[in-house]
Amino acid sequence: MSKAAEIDIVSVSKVYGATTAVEDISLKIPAGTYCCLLGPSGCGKTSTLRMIAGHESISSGDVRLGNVVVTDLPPARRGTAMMFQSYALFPHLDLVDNVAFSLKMKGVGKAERHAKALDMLKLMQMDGYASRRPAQLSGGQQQRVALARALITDPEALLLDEPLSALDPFLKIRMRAELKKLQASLGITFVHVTHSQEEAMALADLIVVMNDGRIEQAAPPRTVFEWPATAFVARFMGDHNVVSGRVNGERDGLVFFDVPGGASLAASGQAREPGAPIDIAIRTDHVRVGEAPAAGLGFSGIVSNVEYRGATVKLSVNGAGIEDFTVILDDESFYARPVAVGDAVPIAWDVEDAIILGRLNS
Ligand SMILES: Nc1ncnc2c1ncn2[C@@H]1O[C@H](COP(=O)(O)OP(=O)(O)OP(=O)(O)O)[C@@H](O)[C@H]1O
Repeated sequence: MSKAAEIDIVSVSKVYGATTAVEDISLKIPAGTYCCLLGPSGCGKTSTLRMIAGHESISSGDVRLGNVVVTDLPPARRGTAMMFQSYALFPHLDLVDNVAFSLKMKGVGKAERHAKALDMLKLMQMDGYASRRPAQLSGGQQQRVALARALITDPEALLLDEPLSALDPFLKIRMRAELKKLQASLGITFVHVTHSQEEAMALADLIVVMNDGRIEQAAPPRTVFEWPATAFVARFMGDHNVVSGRVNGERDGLVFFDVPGGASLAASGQAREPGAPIDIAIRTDHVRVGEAPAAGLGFSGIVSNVEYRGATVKLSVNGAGIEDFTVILDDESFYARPVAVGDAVPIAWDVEDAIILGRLNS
């Protein structure tokens, strides 16, 4: 029943007085994609979503939906629908009237809009509650009604602002699966704002990591996780150690760099000027403990913390100018050769697990 549209964001900025909330971002979201805008509080993701929806004016640049430039169109004429964090249901209306609301605004007759609202409630498995009011529903049920209300206009793209944040952790995971299923069955474009990397990884085909009004990386979840583009992305996605230093030279096809206070490390990548700053990311679970490293592919340090986590054990190691280096070992490898706080241990990794990060911090 529905159609999907590509969303094309072209050099879009949002300025509120002296604050630049979004700075010249460009992004193509292919039709039928589940896209998550991910980033810390204040990075500009809600402003971006609201500009796509038309609830916020665009300071400069354009937004296109399919072949239509929607930059100056009101929300109701864009082919988008928005689901708000608070669900924004009308407390005094029953579910049918809540869901039918936007059709009423469009002048659709009562019988027709009620029939369509019931269809949408059925799609969300809420038709048995049609005459209730929002306060008589659980959080998850309210969310389904809010989805029904957004989808009744048959949008080309559904925009969701932190849709799971009001739910308890158990329901959050259940509704997350439902959102993913719904998007797959409708086939329309979803743009979902979240600050949870776990949520974005679970849902998205395309993760857009934002920081300080800009896009740091836009890629499928596995790419963002395995090959973070910047130190910010590596830190924000977690499960990586970010180590910084200055280039000292090249040997054997590797770039060597010095970490202030100790280690000389290496990574494979393009030649860089000696003295240039460099950041690398090393996956916390791609590290070996107790094995002497090859040149530049590890360091020696002192274990400062050991945390048992069930299937895994987390170690913190300090040494050679590297602080709080995190190592995640599976419980079997840890208990085969346990280490304790205060032990001196060599840490080693493979060259392909040292990822050079793109944006240089000087
Ligand atoms: N109406 C406004 N007037 C002035 N500044 C605003 C307004 N709305 C947002 N901002 C500012 O713009 C920046 C980006 O805000 P935005 O809400 O887009 O971020 P966000 O990433 O969605 O954050 P959160 O996760 O906290 O909602 C912030 O510095 C915020 O304070």
